[in-house]
Amino acid sequence: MMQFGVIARKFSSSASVQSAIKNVTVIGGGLMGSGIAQVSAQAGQNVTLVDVSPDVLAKAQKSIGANLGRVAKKVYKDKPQEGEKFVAEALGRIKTLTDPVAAAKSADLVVEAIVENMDVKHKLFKQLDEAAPEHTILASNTSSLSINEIASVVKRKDRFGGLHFFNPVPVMRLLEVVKGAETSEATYNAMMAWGKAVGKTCITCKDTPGFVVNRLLVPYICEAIRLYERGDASARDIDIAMKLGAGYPMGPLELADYVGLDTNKFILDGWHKKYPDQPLFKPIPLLNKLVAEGKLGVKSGEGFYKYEKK
Ligand SMILES: C[C@H](O)CC(=O)SCCNC(=O)CCNC(=O)[C@H](O)C(C)(C)COP(=O)(O)OP(=O)(O)OC[C@H]1O[C@@H](n2cnc3c(N)ncnc32)[C@H](O)[C@@H]1OP(=O)(O)O
Ligand SMILES: NC(=O)c1ccc[n+]([C@@H]2O[C@H](COP(=O)([O-])OP(=O)(O)OC[C@H]3O[C@@H](n4cnc5c(N)ncnc54)[C@H](O)[C@@H]3O)[C@@H](O)[C@H]2O)c1
Repeated sequence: MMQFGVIARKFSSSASVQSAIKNVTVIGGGLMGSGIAQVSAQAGQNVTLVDVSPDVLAKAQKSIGANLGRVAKKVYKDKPQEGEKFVAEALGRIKTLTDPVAAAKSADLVVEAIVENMDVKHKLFKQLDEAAPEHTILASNTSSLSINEIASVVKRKDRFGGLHFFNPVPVMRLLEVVKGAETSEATYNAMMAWGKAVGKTCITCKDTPGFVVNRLLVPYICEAIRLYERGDASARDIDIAMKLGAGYPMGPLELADYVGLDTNKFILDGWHKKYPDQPLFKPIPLLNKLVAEGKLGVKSGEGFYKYEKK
């Protein structure tokens, strides 16, 4: 286990930091949920991964296995058998279920990573609040919705907060830990300790739209889409410009495809509804068109670019 510590900064897999939370339920087995399940299992947590779709769960298990394999190849470069053991043990700590109520019953922490829609999140959290044990902390990985508004439907407002991970979860080192108006100090401390235990560098943020990263990143991505929509530059040139001219690892349109154009649209629509006078949050016809056509980016095989379907 100690070997992990050495590369924890890179692979988010430090098992050396202690957390009282040992059993984590992750709801939503998509892009984010599968990554959160992976880093939790890598850190020695017992993980229950939940999705409404058994197909999504099967796909998540496959991609987690492949990504753990990437980690093992590097950590156990000269010890392939130990690498195989590491992958098998981490995978063995993840069980899958389609019923969130059953999954909440044994959880110390539930991290929700389902669709970015307030009504759907409310319905889920009401069920979780009723089913989970008294001590269980409920948290949302929302990109842009208000933690206080999500928490409005639960009784345990003191044991509710935001845990905002970044995509790809196993690689991105940041975790934004969001305090709602009624999040207790004990809950906040437990979330910070858990974030560190799963190998992340945690920052604290108030329940403000987009927290830190998305408040800066989403308007930037949207401005790039508008630039492209106006025909000011090609998609390729916009992306090259920001990679070579500003040092970003991905250009903004590549990043929009990577995050998911539906997620980008959910974020923008939500903020526009709340702040209709803010020009940065105005709807973008091109984004709406792509989403209506099912062009959601990497996950659907096409967005601003075309991708091989996984
Ligand atoms: C909207 C939301 O609310 C918030 C968000 O999430 S906003 C989005 C935040 N994310 C970003 O900004 C991502 C920006 N992009 C990047 O940082 C990089 O392009 C990237 C890390 C995604 C890929 O990097 P790149 O060098 O092109 O690809 P690749 O070589 O495949 O991967 C880099 C390393 O990560 C590893 N890796 C990539 N994905 C992995 C995964 N899922 N699991 C484990 N390891 C992984 C690779 O093995 C590789 O390791 P190495 O350098 O030791 O060989
Ligand atoms: N995509 C990103 O880069 C990113 C980054 C940080 C945070 N987020 C946030 O994380 C959440 C998930 O985003 P994603 O990109 O992983 O989405 P995704 O579409 O890849 O996955 C969402 C999954 O949730 C499942 N689901 C929907 N309703 C459910 C329910 N009631 N119970 C169980 N499963 C349900 C879906 O079947 C789907 O597999 C959103 O709130 C999003 O804003 C996304």
